[in-house]
Amino acid sequence: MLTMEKAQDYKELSQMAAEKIITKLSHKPEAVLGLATGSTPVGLYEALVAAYKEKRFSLAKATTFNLDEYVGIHPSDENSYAYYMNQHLFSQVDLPETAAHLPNGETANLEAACTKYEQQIASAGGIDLQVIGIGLNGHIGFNEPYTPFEQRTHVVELDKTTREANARFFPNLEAVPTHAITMGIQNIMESKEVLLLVAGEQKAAVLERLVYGDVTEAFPASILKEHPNVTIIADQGALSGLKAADYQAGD
Ligand SMILES: N[C@@H]1[C@@H](O)[C@H](O)[C@@H](COP(=O)(O)O)O[C@@H]1O
Repeated sequence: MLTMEKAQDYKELSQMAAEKIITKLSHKPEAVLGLATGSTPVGLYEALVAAYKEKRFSLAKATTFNLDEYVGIHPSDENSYAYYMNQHLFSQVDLPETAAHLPNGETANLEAACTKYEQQIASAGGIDLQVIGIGLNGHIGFNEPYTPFEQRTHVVELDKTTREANARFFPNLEAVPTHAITMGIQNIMESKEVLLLVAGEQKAAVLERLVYGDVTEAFPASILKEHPNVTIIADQGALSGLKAADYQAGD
């Protein structure tokens, strides 16, 4: 089931998302959080860091698992998702280093890295709250269209469109990795709660398809309709393709 919460703008969306995480941690300080990268959650991490400085929460007992990581990029490379997470969140809060997990895309044995990630998630007890964004082709994590819904952590070849969309972070398109490790759709579906953030007019058509379209592997995010606890926080731009009656007003 999809619950929609409306934000006026990106700033409010980010703050609303941060409040969800802070509330989760206040009920369960040892929560297992699933985290995402991309442009959309940058504001969420900023809001979390600000709230952390006000001592509103602690991650000392929490564990985190990121959705995905590029293959062949070292964690110290500024385009790796490990670097992104350190820069935007981990280096500024009290999450123990050993409690932060990302798939290891810099190893000769990528299959073993996927298996290890699965084991780590399982031994942490599964993910309580998974934050996700959505790609322009409906991908979640790096699960591109036609990824089987039952897929778990695996290596993917990135869509040309995804590489183009992410080229803005790299010197040129050729520098964008061709492969990534991503949690599978099954992992996302197994998380107890999902928080999907959708910002900006460029995502309006994707959100429209998610809300009104069928559940199909051609549009990976569509499976979220079968998850029992999904909250979508979307700003006005992203909501511009929906009928007002299809979402409730935020506070
Ligand atoms: N792997 C990430 C996804 O996890 C993210 O949701 C998507 C959208 O990113 P953005 O938020 O920058 O639009 O991009 C990348 O491909």
